[in-house]
Amino acid sequence: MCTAATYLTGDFYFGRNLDYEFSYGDEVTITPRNYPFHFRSLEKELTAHYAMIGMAYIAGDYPLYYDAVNEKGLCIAGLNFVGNAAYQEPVPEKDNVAQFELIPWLLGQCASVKEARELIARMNLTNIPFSEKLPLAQLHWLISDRTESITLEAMKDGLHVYDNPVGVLTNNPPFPYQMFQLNNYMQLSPATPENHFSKELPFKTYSRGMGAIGLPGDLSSQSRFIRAAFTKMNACSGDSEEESVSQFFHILTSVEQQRGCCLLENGKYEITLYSSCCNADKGIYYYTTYDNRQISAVYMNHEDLESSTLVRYPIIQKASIHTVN
Ligand SMILES: C[C@H](CCC(=O)NCCS(=O)(=O)O)[C@H]1CC[C@H]2[C@@H]3CC[C@@H]4C[C@H](O)CC[C@]4(C)[C@H]3C[C@H](O)[C@]12C
Repeated sequence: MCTAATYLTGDFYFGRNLDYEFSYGDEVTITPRNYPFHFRSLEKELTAHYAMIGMAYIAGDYPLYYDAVNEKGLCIAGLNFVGNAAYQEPVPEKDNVAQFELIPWLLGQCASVKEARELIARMNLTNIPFSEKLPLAQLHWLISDRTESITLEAMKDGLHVYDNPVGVLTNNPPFPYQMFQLNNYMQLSPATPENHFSKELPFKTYSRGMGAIGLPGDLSSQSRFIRAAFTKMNACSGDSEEESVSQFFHILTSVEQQRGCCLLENGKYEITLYSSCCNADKGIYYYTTYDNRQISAVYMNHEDLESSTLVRYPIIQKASIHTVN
């Protein structure tokens, strides 16, 4: 399971929890403007494009991004959509983009969600795997900038683009069902509840936090969607970088997976391998990992963005404890 979310203070923040039972060997990866992107079924090459930073597995010299932001502040995260994602054979009349090429294709060329919508309208998302060892991943995507978010889902009946007014995405079921379920929670509130049950009963608000009783606490995708939506829609903080990043990680923590609570059929546990928070305006990629809860930061703008070679920073997994005495 995974959860992605957006958050706006003075700057725009975008990030995700990556929940899984093993890591591919993730690296914070900066693709500078002149790294050449060749596409499997397209004549067009992107030899000059927007620079981007995000989490990727690098296969050979190719950045397979899970989530990333470009220098214009456009952000994308891919999340599992197993059993529902369906990709097509290439067709002559469209831009054929392989599933693993989606993030470079959009972030390389688009400065906003509006521009991404235009490319998506001409796009066919194809079923060409990266390699035999790295077969197709069944994903859907949250695509955001500081003004709007959309959800992109490729299903048997074609590509769907949904407005995403919450700025949150998890996994199954398809996005319209996730959104519909929110209707059942409109009574939740951060404020102390009032008695609408019966005037004849002497109810007591005996604890703080009772306004959100009924918020689902489990780790299912639907429940994480509702919990992350409630937390994000009510979240507030100061505008400073420290306050914004701190608050963003607290939003993600509301849906994190602790080892032991989600047992898989292979006997392993799904955990939150990493949580990320990107300052999309400044191109800063912050992350924590399951065992390293100190925030690490990689600045895209500290690198030579005119270069043509990937810049890679393997994730720092080891905890570092600030010893005080
Ligand atoms: C496992 C992750 C999703 C975690 C998640 O959502 N867990 C919910 C489980 S559940 O749905 O709730 O049961 C996803 C998210 C992004 C993916 C990579 C995208 C690039 C590349 C695409 C290639 O084609 C295959 C290899 C590749 C490196 C992918 C590996 C893997 O697939 C990644 C990491």
